[in-house]
Amino acid sequence: MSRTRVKICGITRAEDAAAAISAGADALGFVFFAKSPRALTAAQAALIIASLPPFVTKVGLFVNANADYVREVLAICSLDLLQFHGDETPLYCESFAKPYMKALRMREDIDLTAQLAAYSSASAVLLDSYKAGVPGGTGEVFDWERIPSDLSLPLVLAGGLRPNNAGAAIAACQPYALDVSGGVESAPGIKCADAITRFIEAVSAADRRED
Ligand SMILES: O=C(O)c1ccccc1NCC(=O)[C@H](O)[C@H](O)COP(=O)(O)O
Repeated sequence: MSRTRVKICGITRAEDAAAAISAGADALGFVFFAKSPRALTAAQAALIIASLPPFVTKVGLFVNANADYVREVLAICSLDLLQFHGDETPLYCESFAKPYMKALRMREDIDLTAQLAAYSSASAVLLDSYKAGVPGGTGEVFDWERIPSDLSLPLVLAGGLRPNNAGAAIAACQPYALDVSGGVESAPGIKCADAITRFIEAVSAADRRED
């Protein structure tokens, strides 16, 4: 089995980015959504990104953003992947000529087959918990048994992941990657280096068990 990748989302400080990378994170997420406690400006993100070593995937997260704003961020920040966490259409997601990942919130009535067909141009699908009025970063787990085993896109699993449930998530879903935010924080937007290390150790231990 291949290694489960880890994305640490909601990076707001260079020291948190450095801690995530030295613990072995594959990707860092930057939230360009003003209402989030993890939001940062393009200039702030650009400064953090400039401090990063190579071979780390930089992900820009947007929620129903104006397309001009996304282009403005792209002009300032060297992002590798866009993450659309709202109700963006496939046409909108494709319009930036950048690899993207579509986040889908697991509402009771979601038709995953239809959604995956609609976003077939995405590099991956991120499945997150649904909580009315909260677009993401809920800190809540959804029922992983609802995820079909034959998804047509690589699965990035999110929602309430923590060091003590990362292994169970891998055993249940065999995702391509885990995406964590609140579960490795000491306060919203402030990452905890020790929790990041424990999270990534739990992922590595689960991968060894799956081999
Ligand atoms: O993190 C946020 O504040 C946020 C706000 C609006 C949309 C998405 C947001 N985060 C998305 C993520 O990628 C999180 O990693 C994902 O939702 C899981 O969050 P958590 O349950 O806190 O691990």
